[in-house]
Amino acid sequence: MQGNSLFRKLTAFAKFDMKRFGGDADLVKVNRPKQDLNGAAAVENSVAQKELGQQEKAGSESEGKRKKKKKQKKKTAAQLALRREEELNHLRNKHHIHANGTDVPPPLASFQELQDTYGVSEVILRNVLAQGYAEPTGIQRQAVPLMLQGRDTMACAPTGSGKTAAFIVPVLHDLSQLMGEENGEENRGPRALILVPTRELAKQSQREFRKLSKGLGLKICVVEKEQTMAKKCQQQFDILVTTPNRLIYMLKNELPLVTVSNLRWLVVDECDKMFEAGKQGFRDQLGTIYQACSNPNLRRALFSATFAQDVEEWCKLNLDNVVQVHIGAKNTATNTVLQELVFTGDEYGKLLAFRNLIKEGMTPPVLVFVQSKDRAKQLYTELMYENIRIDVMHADRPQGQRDEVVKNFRLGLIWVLVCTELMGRGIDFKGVNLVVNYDFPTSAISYIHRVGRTGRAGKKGRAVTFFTENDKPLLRNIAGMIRQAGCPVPEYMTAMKRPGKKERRNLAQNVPERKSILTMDVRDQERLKRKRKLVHKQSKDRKKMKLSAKPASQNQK
Ligand SMILES: Nc1ncnc2c1ncn2[C@@H]1O[C@H](COP(=O)(O)OP(=O)(O)OP(=O)(O)O)[C@@H](O)[C@H]1O
Repeated sequence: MQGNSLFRKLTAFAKFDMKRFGGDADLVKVNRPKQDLNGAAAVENSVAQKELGQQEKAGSESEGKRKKKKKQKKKTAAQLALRREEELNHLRNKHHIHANGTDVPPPLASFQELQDTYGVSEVILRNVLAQGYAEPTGIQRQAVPLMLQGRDTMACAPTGSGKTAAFIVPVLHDLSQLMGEENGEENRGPRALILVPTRELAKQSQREFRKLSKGLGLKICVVEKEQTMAKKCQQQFDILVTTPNRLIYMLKNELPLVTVSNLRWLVVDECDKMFEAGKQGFRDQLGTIYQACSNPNLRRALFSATFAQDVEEWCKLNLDNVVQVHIGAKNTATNTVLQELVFTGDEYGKLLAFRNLIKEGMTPPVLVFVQSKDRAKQLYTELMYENIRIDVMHADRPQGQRDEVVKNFRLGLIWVLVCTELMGRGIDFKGVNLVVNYDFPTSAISYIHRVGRTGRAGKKGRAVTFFTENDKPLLRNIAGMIRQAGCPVPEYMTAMKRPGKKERRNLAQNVPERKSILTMDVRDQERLKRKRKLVHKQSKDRKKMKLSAKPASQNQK
């Protein structure tokens, strides 16, 4: 019975054709299923079939579920990726970030990501937050991750939008990671070189580096005076901030004062200025420096608020898989500044208009731009006796005096600073309320940078630009820019004839001739000059006398 039932079970699903093989069945004594007995066999048969059917069904069901789950998983991963992409696009759109290049990393959503995603040290993050920077600016969101990944970067973002910190943070991260490895290496030279167009900007960048590198132990050097260069360069430092001229001097010294062959980073700030050829630019110097930076692993980053076409092309050709980032529309004045144009008729009209501004009660600090050193001196002389704290800044002033003026303007001791293009780029005076373009800028690029000394870091500012009949050739350009920034300009200005490329280049390179600002007659001016010289000499003599009157021991101190 047992054998039978076992057989039945084993053969339960084998279809045995009794009609066809009945004889064989009788031979091996296989019981023909009887209807009564057969009932059980049939039931068993059908139960077994059912069981198997269920098992099969269960099997195919679980397979289906697995497939469904897999599909769902796939779908959720795709959905998540899509959602992430949407979020990133939203972030890019919100901050007007445009990036061209391959494998562009996602923009930073917050400063915390520096640590969470890129392993930037707590010290750097703390220093950034200690500056009161709650959120990264647009350029910081995109340029920082790029540079943290060691990518060559070309970054264009409006004036006052935090480009300095955007290159400082990744450079500090990279160099701080190296520090442990390089202890004791002699004369390896700096690891990062920051090139800027002016001494003032070099000192400002050094200050920013110092603030953000507190606690890291990195040494940042600015080379100013030729006399102290050799001494300074004997010391080991990590970051060198300098103008191209100073660096060339150091490189061409009989015994080169600095080695740039081990650099890991070359950052060119205000890079369109650096690429300018001729007297005002540094194109040749930049070429020499570029050749001297021979480390094959050198990373390059170029920053500015304005980019010329040829610089962009150079970057594409010469940088390694470069990513170009720009924030908002290219080459536009910042929209945080209320901009206006004032027709003054002639030169004397400008003086009247400026005195009017004083009378209306302008809120200091105020920057006043003129086109040359001579005109800066003239305007300063003319306004010296007004009841305002005024000073002047131009390249003819000795370095010590220039530093003093910058310091006093920052401290609020000077209310109105008359200056040349020297202060037009990069300088970050906090809270400048008003920029006056006393002399019309010689190019739209110059306008963007001058006006950008106010309305920084999202604050509001005001810019007034005087113009005379002589300034009409460039008026249309500047008026267009003002309109683009959302400020009203009369219709006729934007409808004026546009100067040709050649004329524009000519205007940018040669400042127009203007009548002297001084209202005194020539004899009075000479008398004033002589008087000033005399006063200056007397004060020098007094200082000398004081020094020689001191006991020798005190002098030695
Ligand atoms: N994330 C931030 N949040 C708030 N303020 C910031 C942030 N980053 C930088 N700043 C501040 O913004 C101001 C302008 O920064 P910075 O000088 O770097 O501007 P910039 O883009 O280099 O301008 P320019 O083109 O004129 O050189 C500085 O005072 C700086 O301290």
